[in-house]
Amino acid sequence: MALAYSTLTYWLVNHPYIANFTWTEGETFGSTVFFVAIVVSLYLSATFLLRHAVVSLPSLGSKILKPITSVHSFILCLLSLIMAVGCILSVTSDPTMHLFHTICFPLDVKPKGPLFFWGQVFYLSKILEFGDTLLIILGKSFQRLSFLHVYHHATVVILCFTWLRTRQSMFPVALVTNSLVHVVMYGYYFLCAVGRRPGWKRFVTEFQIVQFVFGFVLSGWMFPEHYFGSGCSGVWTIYFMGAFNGSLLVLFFNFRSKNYANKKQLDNYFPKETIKLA
Ligand SMILES: CC(C)(COP(=O)(O)OP(=O)(O)OC[C@H]1O[C@@H](n2cnc3c(N)ncnc32)[C@H](O)[C@@H]1OP(=O)(O)O)[C@@H](O)C(=O)NCCC(=O)NCCSC(=O)CC(=O)O
Repeated sequence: MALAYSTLTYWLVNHPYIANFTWTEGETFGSTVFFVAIVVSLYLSATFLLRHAVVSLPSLGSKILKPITSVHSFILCLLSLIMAVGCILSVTSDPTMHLFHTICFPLDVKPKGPLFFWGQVFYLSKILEFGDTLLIILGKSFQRLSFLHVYHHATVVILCFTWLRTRQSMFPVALVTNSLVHVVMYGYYFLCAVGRRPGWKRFVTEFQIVQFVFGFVLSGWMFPEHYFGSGCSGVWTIYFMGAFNGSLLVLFFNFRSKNYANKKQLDNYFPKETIKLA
């Protein structure tokens, strides 16, 4: 146990590259406003163009698409777990860091060290998640190419960039929460892609809703910090954080009521076999 802990701590926190990582605007990969603007514009325009282009093309067979989808989902599930563990260990293994630092960096915080390394990996992982949209389009699963989906994928990249650029105090907590949710979500997607439909789809949605409630409440809790003599770094971006979490909360409540409102869809939560047994 102790060996596993020290090995993990070395590879996820104390490795010289991670320990000495510095997020420098204009030098670190993807660290400019220009880069984010281009990436998000390309994502939105490619989504729009491909959505219309594939209609007239023959469908990619599920024999090709399913293995790619499962590998993509598996990688994101594993990466989410690594990011959550990396971020937690960055806090718990640092004797100079107490829990309050995970929601309140001091104003003079330097964007250095393991927490900012995992923040950068998390930010870039949001670009990798654009692959979800591509897979949906290639599979011609257009009803899943919802406003919620595209809005989420485009906005979250900008949000993560602002976390790093403004050294936003709440990002470690938000990173761990979202990574844990994504372990479950990509685990669910992976199982779907390998042909098993788990009975806990509704649980995934509700876990996501809890995450957005938490993010919204946390942003609100930081408002006084912004107004009255702030001692925490980057809290002015809580407006963005609050709006992001609030809007996704509304969209996910809508998704939940549309998808699980009737008896048939409740079977997603309690599979038929379970109901029969009971
Ligand atoms: C249970 C959910 C996670 C997903 O709901 P869906 O209705 O989209 O799910 P579903 O049951 O149709 O998914 C099964 C289908 O997804 C395919 N699939 C598998 N892996 C995938 C991947 N990485 N990207 C896109 N699709 C994928 C499977 O092959 C299967 O296709 P087939 O059916 O052909 O066999 C839900 O809670 C949700 O998030 N809904 C919003 C829609 C969305 O886009 N969510 C992800 C981004 S939002 C997000 O990420 C928020 C957050 O941060 O938590």
